[in-house]
Amino acid sequence: MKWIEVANSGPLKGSVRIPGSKNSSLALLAAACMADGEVRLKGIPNILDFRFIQEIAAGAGISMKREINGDVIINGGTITSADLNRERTSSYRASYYFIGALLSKMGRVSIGYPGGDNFVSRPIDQHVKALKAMGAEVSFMEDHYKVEASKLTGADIYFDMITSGATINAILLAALAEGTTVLRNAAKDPEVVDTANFINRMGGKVFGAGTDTIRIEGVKRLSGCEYNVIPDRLIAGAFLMAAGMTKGTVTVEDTIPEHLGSCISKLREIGMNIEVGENSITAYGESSLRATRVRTGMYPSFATDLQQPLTSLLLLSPGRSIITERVYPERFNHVPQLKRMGARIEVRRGSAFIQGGSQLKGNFVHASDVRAGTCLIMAGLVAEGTTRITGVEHIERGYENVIGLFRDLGAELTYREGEYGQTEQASDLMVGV
Ligand SMILES: CC(=O)N[C@H]1[C@@H](OP(=O)(O)OP(=O)(O)OC[C@H]2O[C@@H](n3ccc(=O)[nH]c3=O)[C@H](O)[C@@H]2O)O[C@H](CO)[C@@H](O)[C@@H]1O
Ligand SMILES: C=C(OP(=O)(O)O)C(=O)O
Repeated sequence: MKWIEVANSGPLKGSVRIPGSKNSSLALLAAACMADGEVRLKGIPNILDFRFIQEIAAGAGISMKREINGDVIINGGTITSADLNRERTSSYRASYYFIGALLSKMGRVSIGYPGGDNFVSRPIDQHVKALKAMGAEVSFMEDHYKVEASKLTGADIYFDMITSGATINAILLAALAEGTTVLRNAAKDPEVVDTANFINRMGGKVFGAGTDTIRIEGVKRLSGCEYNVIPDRLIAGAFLMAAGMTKGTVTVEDTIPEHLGSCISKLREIGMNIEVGENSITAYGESSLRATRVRTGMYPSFATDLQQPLTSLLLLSPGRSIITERVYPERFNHVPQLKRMGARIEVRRGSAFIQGGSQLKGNFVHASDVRAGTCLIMAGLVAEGTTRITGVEHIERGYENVIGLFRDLGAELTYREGEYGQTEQASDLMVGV
């Protein structure tokens, strides 16, 4: 078994360069397969999900190679099959972008059900709604589903809730469809805008991304290009919080501060001093922290993916904080793990009630998803003794080099492999997961 060992580390200090966004990369890599020519993507992190995508692409006859300088070169013109590797497409969440990307070209796609961080049930009804509206048929089998369309036609689609995944997928579908598609109640996330910008760079016509109404004029073909993925706002936000947690000073570089508006405001509200530069943000964590109330929501509201690191931070703010999770009201798998470290948190009806101010203690804990992993690392940095975190594969879904990034700031953490604690202790960790 592999785990991460974290020691009480003192204040984090220094700068960290923020890698490319995982969530954007997953969309761009699939979208790149739509081009007839060669696409060069810059800044794609070398995370586990990238390697799954490479395998899926290889199985479909699409070449996707990483060069020594880190650029990823994709050639969708070589595609031979739309029967995608079921096991691999079920290894991460956003494999459904391959439907949006390949359906126009191939007329059919067969794919495994979405996997990844299954912290709660994550329906795909809005993806199906968009597919059907544009003329596709969807059939569900036991271990995969199949989408067929002899032709995709533009449609007027209203999303019943704001979803970044279905918004992106519908943009991909519509880019090569016949006629005009309008997406209403669309997600405004930076990753949606990044995907739209990329499609436009390939010769597509997407208008209004970043607002709640997006119009796409279908084009006949998309061509190769070079494109830079946006920086990962979720990794950046977590490092700002880690500065507050350890009473350190951390600068996140190569970031887009505007993508972190609600996060920066909240951190200031609880007493942190945050300085915003053109492409960087510095968090000063010396001041004492205040308790707060936060509600997560879709962009530009406070991100559900920053809820877990914020929970760790609020454990250090004396008084009672409340975090209400409105995107995934049951996304609290990290709470039983934090409680194993002495955290005082109760979860009731979609809210975590956090009593801050008590000393955390290192323990054996399990990361059930990438953000839970981040929050446990952060808790480990200030806990007495050693914290041992399993579920490393979940953390590696989101971070190319989590150990290196934290170590560069002075954190003491390391990978371990071998026999992990007492057997019954390891199985106890799964409680609440
Ligand atoms: C790969 C990726 O980009 N993952 C992110 C993406 O996930 P993902 O794209 O899966 O999340 P969505 O934005 O689609 O989900 C938003 C909300 O819509 C609901 N919904 C979504 C689709 C659907 O067909 N039906 C439906 O009910 C979801 O249950 C959720 O309550 O956005 C989430 C919300 O910001 C983040 O936590 C994930 O990190
Ligand atoms: C939930 C996440 O990822 P995914 O949607 O890929 O499971 C995440 O990045 O926090």
